[in-house]
Amino acid sequence: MSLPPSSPRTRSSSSSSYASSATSNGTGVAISSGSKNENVLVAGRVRPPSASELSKHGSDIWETDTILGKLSLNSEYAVQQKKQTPEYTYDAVLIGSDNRLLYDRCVRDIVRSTMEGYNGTVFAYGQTASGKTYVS
Ligand SMILES: Nc1ncnc2c1ncn2[C@@H]1O[C@H](COP(=O)(O)OP(=O)(O)OP(=O)(O)O)[C@@H](O)[C@H]1O
Repeated sequence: MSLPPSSPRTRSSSSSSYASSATSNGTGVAISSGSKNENVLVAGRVRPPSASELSKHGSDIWETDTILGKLSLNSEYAVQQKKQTPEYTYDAVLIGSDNRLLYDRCVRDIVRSTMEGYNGTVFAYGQTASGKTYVS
């Protein structure tokens, strides 16, 4: 078995970094995905709406396409709030509360790479209460 290098290396052909980016309005927290050909990948996770958000808006204000990795504001909400409805595309979009799925898709490869001596960073970015520290 070979030992890891004494100083961290940077992996150029597989995922060694994790970055995230937040959606607005506190309903999203972003998580990175683990494609094999990119160094920096970005993903978003939309947390379930809270009871107070549901009573205020009636439904989730985000529309998600977890297959194509797309996020956009619910059009009714956008009209009501006079907001535009841009569509955001990420390397991955996740919904719900399954942290194991999130870990498997977005974090595990990076953790394993660091154990081989590669540099790796995982971070969650998002406004307060968007779900960065949520544990189930
Ligand atoms: N994926 C999720 N499924 C269910 N509940 C969630 C999820 N994400 C967040 N929540 C709930 O939403 C609330 C806010 O989440 P959390 O504390 O993780 O936010 P945060 O981004 O870490 O906030 P802060 O920046 O203020 O520390 C908590 O009550 C948490 O349980």
